[in-house]
Amino acid sequence: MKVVTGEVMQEMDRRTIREYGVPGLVLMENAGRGCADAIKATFGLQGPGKILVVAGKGNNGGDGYVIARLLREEGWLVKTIVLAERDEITGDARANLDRLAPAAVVFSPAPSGLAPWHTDLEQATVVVDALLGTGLRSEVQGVYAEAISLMNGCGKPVVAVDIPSGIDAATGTVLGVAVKAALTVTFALAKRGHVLFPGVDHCGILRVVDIGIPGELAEGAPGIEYVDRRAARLLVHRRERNAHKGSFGHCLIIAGSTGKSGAAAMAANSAVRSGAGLVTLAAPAALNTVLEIKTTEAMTFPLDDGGRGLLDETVLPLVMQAAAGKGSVAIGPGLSWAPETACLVRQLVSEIEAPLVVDADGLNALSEQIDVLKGKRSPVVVLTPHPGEMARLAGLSTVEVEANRLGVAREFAARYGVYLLLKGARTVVAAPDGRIAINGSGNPGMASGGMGDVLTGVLSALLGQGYEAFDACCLGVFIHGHAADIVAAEKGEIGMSAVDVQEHLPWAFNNLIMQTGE
Ligand SMILES: NC(=O)C1=CN([C@@H]2O[C@H](COP(=O)(O)OP(=O)(O)OC[C@H]3O[C@@H](n4cnc5c(N)ncnc54)[C@H](O)[C@@H]3O)[C@@H](O)[C@H]2O)[C@@H](O)CC1
Ligand SMILES: [K+]
Repeated sequence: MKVVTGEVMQEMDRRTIREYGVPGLVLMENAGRGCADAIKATFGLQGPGKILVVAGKGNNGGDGYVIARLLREEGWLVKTIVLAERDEITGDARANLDRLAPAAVVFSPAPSGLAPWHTDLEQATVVVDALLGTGLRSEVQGVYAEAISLMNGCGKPVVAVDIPSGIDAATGTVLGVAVKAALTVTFALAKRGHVLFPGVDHCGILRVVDIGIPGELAEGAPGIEYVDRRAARLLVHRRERNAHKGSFGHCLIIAGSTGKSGAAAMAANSAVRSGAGLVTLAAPAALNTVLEIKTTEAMTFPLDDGGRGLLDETVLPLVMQAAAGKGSVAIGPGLSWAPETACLVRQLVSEIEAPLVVDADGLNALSEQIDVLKGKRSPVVVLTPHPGEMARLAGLSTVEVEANRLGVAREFAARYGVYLLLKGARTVVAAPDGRIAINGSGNPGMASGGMGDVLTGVLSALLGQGYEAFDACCLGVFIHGHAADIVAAEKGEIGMSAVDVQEHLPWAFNNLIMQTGE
């Protein structure tokens, strides 16, 4: 599903009016009708109820007046509170305001705002938030802020028109205070603020309704991909009936050090569970016995470590030989921060030609000499930092990374020519050519050790199977989160382990393949 900014949506509205001759009033009518239909379908199953529309002075309020008129025609008891003077309402919004019965509209500008109408709030079946939409430009204060707090505290379901008032449509951030909606009805395309945290938590159920924006305009609009089930499903390769293990790639995973054999095993086992034809796990020889036990399908490749349980540059020729001709190579899970291991990682990243995934300690090695990335030979290098690792890679603070996740990921991917997965709630995927996606799967049960090692295994398996790099990244993060969602549905989020997620990867793929509709 494509998601856009508020500005892009407003430009689409303008072009629909200017270039396609669709009057703004028609768009507003369609928007209001879409909301009214969604309200009836969700809250009107017992027949018409009582509705309170809280409107601001712009076109978001205009949609609210259309909702008020249409639901009144259907027998609902409707009251509209406008937090402005009548003269402040202009254009299409004014035309729709003037169509409402005067007795059903109250103007309550500053300083009183919504406060005198708290009894109406408490008696409503549904409250409609038509205060602020894509026109929100600054922190919400004064009567608008008070009105939002009153709506949130009234105990009645709130339906947000377009976007919950107070949520920035471009970033999902709360500008001061924001409506907590039970249902959000938006128009033509979802906005970034609907899918990014914390905005996503304010939307409740999200419905996208058609308001008559021409398809070619929506398709051509600049936006980013939100990877939901439907989008992920389209990415899964179906298997040929005459396939053999050579059809699905051979992954080499370079991982592990004393105390971190689990990371290496999970990366290798997750590659197996994600459809890799063959997996070889190259790890310090001191760990070989334990890794032979922790992995079954994967082959181990013990590298001489002088009994120290960590790798250094002396193994470079052997690893390069092993990497030759592989479908993909992954470097990092559990490798340790040791300086000699970091040197090995940097040489491998420079010299390996196969599609490469670098994670965990591999990323820490890179952040010490980031320009290594500029000399890389592989055309596909995927980095999978969490915000702390991203901060070290980009020379920023974690707060700066979190405040601008999309921008930081996009800029880094373009500058170093890499595919970047910035992990966290709503992982961001950025390609070197500027493509960007946001992952829609996953849950807080994933906030535990080892989840990143599983993701590394998934990504190396997909790259090894020949998926195009951006597709591999988008599908990989979705499947990883989707497997965790399956675990959460079975046993909850608390106590979910990375191995639980690893073991549910086949179900995650299968769910997508078997899914119908949506
Ligand atoms: N033709 C169109 O442009 C269409 C617009 N539609 C609706 O119109 C909305 C956008 O309308 P507008 O651009 O009029 O803007 P809004 O109605 O979102 O905002 C109202 C006004 O609030 C002011 N404002 C901005 N930040 C504020 C703050 N922090 N506190 C108080 N006031 C603030 C702005 O000056 C803005 O004009 C969309 O979200 C959608 O609901 C739909 O009717 C579809 C068609
Ligand atoms: K709104």
